[in-house]
Order: sequence, then structure tokens, then C-alpha cells
Amino acid sequence: MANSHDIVIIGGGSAGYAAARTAADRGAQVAIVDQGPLGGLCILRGCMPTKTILRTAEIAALMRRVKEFGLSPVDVTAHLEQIVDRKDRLVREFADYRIEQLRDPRYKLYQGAASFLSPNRVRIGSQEVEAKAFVIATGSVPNDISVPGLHETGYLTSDTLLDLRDRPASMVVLGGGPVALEFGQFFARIGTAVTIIQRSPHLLSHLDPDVGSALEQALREEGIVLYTGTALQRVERSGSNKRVTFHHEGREVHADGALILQALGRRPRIDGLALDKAGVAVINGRVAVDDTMRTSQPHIFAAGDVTNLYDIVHIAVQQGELAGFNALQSEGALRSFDSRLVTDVTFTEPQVATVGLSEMACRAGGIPHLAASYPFADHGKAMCRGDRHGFVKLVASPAGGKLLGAQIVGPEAGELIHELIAVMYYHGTVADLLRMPHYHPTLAEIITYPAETLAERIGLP
Ligand SMILES: Cc1cc2nc3c(=O)[nH]c(=O)nc-3n(C[C@H](O)[C@H](O)[C@H](O)COP(=O)(O)OP(=O)(O)OC[C@H]3O[C@@H](n4cnc5c(N)ncnc54)[C@H](O)[C@@H]3O)c2cc1C
Ligand SMILES: NC(=O)c1ccc[n+]([C@@H]2O[C@H](COP(=O)([O-])OP(=O)(O)OC[C@H]3O[C@@H](n4cnc5c(N)ncnc54)[C@H](O)[C@@H]3O)[C@@H](O)[C@H]2O)c1
Repeated sequence: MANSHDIVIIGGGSAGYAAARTAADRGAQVAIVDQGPLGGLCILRGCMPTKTILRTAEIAALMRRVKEFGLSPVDVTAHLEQIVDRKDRLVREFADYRIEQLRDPRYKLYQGAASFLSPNRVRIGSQEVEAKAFVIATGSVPNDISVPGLHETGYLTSDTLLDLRDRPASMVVLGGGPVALEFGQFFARIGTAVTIIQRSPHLLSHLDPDVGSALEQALREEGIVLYTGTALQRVERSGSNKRVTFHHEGREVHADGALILQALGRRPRIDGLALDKAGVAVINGRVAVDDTMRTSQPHIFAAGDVTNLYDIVHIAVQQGELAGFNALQSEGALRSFDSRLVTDVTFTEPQVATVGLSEMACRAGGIPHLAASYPFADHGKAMCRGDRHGFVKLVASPAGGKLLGAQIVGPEAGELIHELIAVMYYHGTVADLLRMPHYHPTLAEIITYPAETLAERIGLP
């Protein structure tokens, strides 16, 4: 006999929990299946632990600069085990709260791995569960990229590095995305000699090249050894170290480190789900969905990293809410995901924050646009703070000045971007940014300078 529910959500992370809450709010009988550990990636091994340890690194970096601010120099020694203890305490607190939410009597929680037996039935251990609708929200795992010798030599990923309690003397980081950069800068700032090896000509290669260049300059000034435009060749042991060999500017180059961080992306976690038995199409390793989060099987929806569309947590939540709502919508219109306001923040220092369209995306899509930037090095408040790196760039429509997107590399970029998200949410223009009051002296008032340049070029009053 199978247990029966209106809807079964597979995965109780950010996307799955949002889907479950939305479906329960609509009066559905909801089951959540999670194989554990309960808590989800963001809390256990993603956003929260990394932002906790990065705070230590920010403080250490500032302490090393005290002389510049007229203070006596201080010795900064990082104790990784204490940094990890603090991270573990906070993660436990966040996870306990999420577990309490999952155990709420509004949901039936099954702890185990789900595997489809048919489009309407899953197996969880020895139990069978059936439902009229499903949401797949099983998240992602680190990519398994084949570099000769990498497996044999051994490496860590963001999933395993967070438990390291002894600071390594040196580390080679493969990749130039957010995982590589946040961890690379953290370890460099606690005293590890870090080499970052990026395949693309710039870091964060999905963004405009000036964004990557500004970050590259800042990281190099901190002492991180950074190679861009490389091709990985092989990995092997070299004495007590590990050696990565790669092509760079026509030569073969080696980088040695006590550890290798493999930060070459993540892929959807679909192994064991038996999606073929559910009739759910998988394209390039991801659960394919339309903009209502519906898969190829009309009563099965998917949300979060398993769709491999964004891998960003607030978007996983948004997609989960859509999936939970739409999966119960037997009549009436389905809701769609609006990608206009997609926002992305990398929590390095300087931070990198973007919303909407970049210049690169406008060019690729043939979208008429104008862009203007202003550097933090020339902005009063940033100068008072001693923050010299980066800029604010606005991308606007030449017809009427509607804000299409923004990129910020600089201090508190992850906070500053929210003003631009708000203006874009209300379909505002660069002229609106000029009319809105900006307190002086603040970091936020830098936004008015590129806005003014664009308003003048467009001829806005
Ligand atoms: C190091 C790192 C830092 C990050 N930092 C940020 C950040 O600062 N900001 C940001 O926006 N994003 C960040 N992210 C991305 C963010 O963490 C993810 O996009 C988000 O957590 C994905 O949520 P999800 O619900 O899709 O997946 P998950 O939270 O991974 O949830 C999936 C759940 O499914 C369960 N599961 C899997 N398979 C099965 C199965 N067969 N049966 C039952 N249960 C199953 C798992 O146990 C898990 O609980 C970071 C990611 C990493 C790796
Ligand atoms: N602050 C944040 O929001 C945050 C922080 C960490 C992670 N995340 C999310 O987690 C996901 C994983 O992050 P990530 O940095 O590992 O992935 P990513 O996909 O952003 O970056 C992967 C890097 O690996 C490189 N790469 C991939 N395949 C390669 C190959 N075969 N050879 C050489 N280089 C190769 C890419 O050029 C890129 O630099 C991302 O989608 C990201 O959005 C977000």
C-alpha cells in the first residue's frame, strides 16, 4: 500500500522548502522527502558558512591596513580551528531552525532518498508514496571535471574544504567563479599562499570583462597569484605538494600547493532519481523546465540548482514558490519566472554585484543600450574609507533612459545593488536615480554620477 499526498516535494533545501510552504498555504496535503543531512546547501555548505568565514578574512585584511589609518600595526594570526568552530555554531543554529520548519505538522516528512517508480509514484527506502503532483528540488553537487591526474592526486571541493581545521601553507585553486574567488581570498587573507588558475581571459567570465579586470587587480595587489587564459594539462604529486601544470601565454607553467581546491562549477543532483521512469526529460544533465518551472511531464515541476539555470539561493526560493503554486493549478493561468531582475553577488573584497543586463548581454541580444561607469577611486566617501577598487556601471536604454542593468565592483556592492534592483523593479530610469535624494557622503551617492552622464547623453531633463 502506498501513502498518498496531493503533492510530493523531493528535496527540502531552499527551493524545496519554498515549494512546500507555498503548496501548504494553498491547502494541499504536502509531503517532503529529503535524504539528509537536513538543512540544504545554502545553510550547510553554501551561502551561510562561507559568508561567516569571509567576515573573519575581512577583519584580518583591515587589521593589516591599520597603519594607513594612523593606528599602530598589530600582528594578525588566524586560528582556522576557531574560525571553523564559529562557523559550525552558526550553521547549527540556522540548520536547527530549518529542520524545525521541515518537521512542522503541516508537512509529512520522509527521510530517505526518493527514486521514481512511475510518473505518479516514488520509492523511499522500503516505502512507496504516490501523488498527483511532484516538485523536484534535489540541488547540485560539485562538477566532476576530468583533468589528467586530478583524481589520483586528490583535491578538495567547497563541500569538503569547509571542514579543514589546519591552515594549509599553500593552495592551488582551479576555476575563477564565485567558489574559487571567495575561498581563494579567504585562505590568502588567513595566511595561505594562494594561486588561482582560470581558463577564461577574465575572472567571473559570465560578466563584462571590466568587472573581472577590476577584481583581478585587487586580488593581485593582495598577493594572490592569478593566472587567466589558461588550459589545464595535468595534476601530479611533487614531493609533499601537489602540482598543477597548465598552458599560459604559449608556455607550460607549474603551480604547487599543499592542497588543491577544485572549484570548476556544480552540476544538478539527479543520480538515483530514475527520472526516465517519471518521463521527465533531462537535457545536458539538468532537469529541463519552461518558465513556469514545469518539466516535460505536465504534473512534475522542478526548482533550484537541479534546473541548473542560476544556482543562486533567492532564485531557488522564487522558483520553488512558482513550482509549488503551479503544480496545484489545475485550472487558471500558471505563473512565470521573470528573469529581468536576476541578481548575482560574489562576496569577495571588493564585492561584485550585478542586476539585469550587462553590456555583453545587450550586445549578444542586439539590445540598444548605453553604458556609463564611475570609479570608486574618485568617489569622496570611498576615499574616506580607503576603498580604491572598482566602479559602478549603469546600462540604460537610449530611448527614454530606462535602467536595463547595473554592475558594481566595490565596497558593499552587495548592499548597494539593491537600490538599482528597486529602481528596475518599478521600471525606473536614470533620471529617476537623479531625482531620488542621496545622502552625502555615502557610498550610494556614487550611483548618481553614471546616471548623470547617461541622462545628459540621452537628453533627459
Ligand atoms: C560554496 C557555496 C557558496 C554559495 N554562496 C551563495 C551565496 O552567497 N548566495 C547565493 O545566492 N547562493 C550561494 N550559493 C548557491 C546556493 O547555495 C544554492 O543555489 C542553493 O542553496 C540551492 O538550493 P536548492 O534548494 O536548489 O538545493 P539544496 O539546498 O542542495 O537542496 C537539495 C536537497 O535535496 C535533497 N536531496 C537530493 N537528492 C535527493 C533524493 N534523491 N531524495 C531525497 N532528497 C534528496 C538534499 O539532501 C538537499 O537537502 C553557494 C553555493 C556554494 C556551493
Ligand atoms: N556568492 C554567491 O552567490 C555564490 C558563491 C559561491 C557559489 N555560488 C554558486 O555556486 C555555483 C558553483 O560555483 P563555482 O564558482 O564552482 O562555479 P562557476 O560555474 O561559477 O565557475 C566555474 C569555473 O570553472 C571554470 N571551468 C569549468 N569547467 C572547466 C574546465 N573543464 N577546465 C577549466 N576550467 C573550467 C569556469 O571557467 C569557471 O571559472 C555557481 O553557479 C554559483 O552561482 C554562488
